Amino acid sequence: MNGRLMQELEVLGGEIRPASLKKCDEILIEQPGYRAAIALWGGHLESFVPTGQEDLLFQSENLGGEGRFSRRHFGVPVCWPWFGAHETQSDLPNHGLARYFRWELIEAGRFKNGDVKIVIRLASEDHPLIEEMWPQAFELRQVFRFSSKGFRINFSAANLSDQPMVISEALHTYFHVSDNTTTEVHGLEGVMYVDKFDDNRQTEQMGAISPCDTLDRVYESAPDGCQIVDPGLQRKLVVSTEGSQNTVLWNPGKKLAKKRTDMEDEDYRHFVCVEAANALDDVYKIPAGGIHQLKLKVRHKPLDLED
Ligand SMILES: O=P(O)(O)OC[C@H]1O[C@@H](O)[C@H](O)[C@@H](O)[C@@H]1O
Repeated sequence: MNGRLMQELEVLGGEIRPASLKKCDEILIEQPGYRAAIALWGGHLESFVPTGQEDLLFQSENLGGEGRFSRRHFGVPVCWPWFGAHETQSDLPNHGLARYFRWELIEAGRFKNGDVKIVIRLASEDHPLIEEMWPQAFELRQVFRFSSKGFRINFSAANLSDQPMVISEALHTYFHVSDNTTTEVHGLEGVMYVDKFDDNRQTEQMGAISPCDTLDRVYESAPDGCQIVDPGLQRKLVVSTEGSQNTVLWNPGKKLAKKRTDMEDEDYRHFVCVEAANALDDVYKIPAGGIHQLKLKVRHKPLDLED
């Protein structure tokens, strides 16, 4: 990292430190009211801890193994340029390539109102393997915005090739919850979903989602937000999105979690993934030279405070 960036980070009270995940650095930001960490491996926002509270994001103790496409379940993985399995090439990893490469810090500073701004980037030219996995040239950016109220991610994908690019994607947030059986997700009532754990059956959501257990659902034409209510931590996470058609809910449940070697047996009890996504029939085209944006905003509130 160059001296200017080091200085910008220092001025922010931030630091860069070596991390164990794929021996790749992470950026730490310590501010009055919160602490945040970004893993440059995969460009995951790893952790956001408001002072005096538990992390908003889940991190598995299991680092996921050493393989090139092994993955750790934590923070906010970026699934891009495909969501789920690759349509034609079964040897390519689930959920695209962006979470398997080292992103680069390109800016550290503040927004006008004092919120912290961190910008990271991944481009197709950064690694020969990326160009093998996805032949069209691109540049991805994530602009993180932090304040004591919560965090925002503005993800953008620029198509640098001369052909339209067909994309599916997600910001696959692992929200940390005290207990998945008592957690409730509100705001998706009345929305139709495809249930991947029930032969892709189309079902209408009746009431809030609870328990958040053994779920693999794609809510189609989902509203631009939902709330995660956690009675154990006495807090509510207010999630707002822009640029996504779907909300995906995922929790593997006890049986599947036990089968996985990249997850501890009890991990599923402490997270629910609520993902801002464009998947299934909502893949989209970025025109040649065009840019697409996907935005996520998360605010934490005490449970007894009404909006
Ligand atoms: O294990 P991965 O690749 O991180 O994916 C986890 C889950 O991610 C969810 O988004 C998918 O809907 C699930 O089908 C998938 O199992």
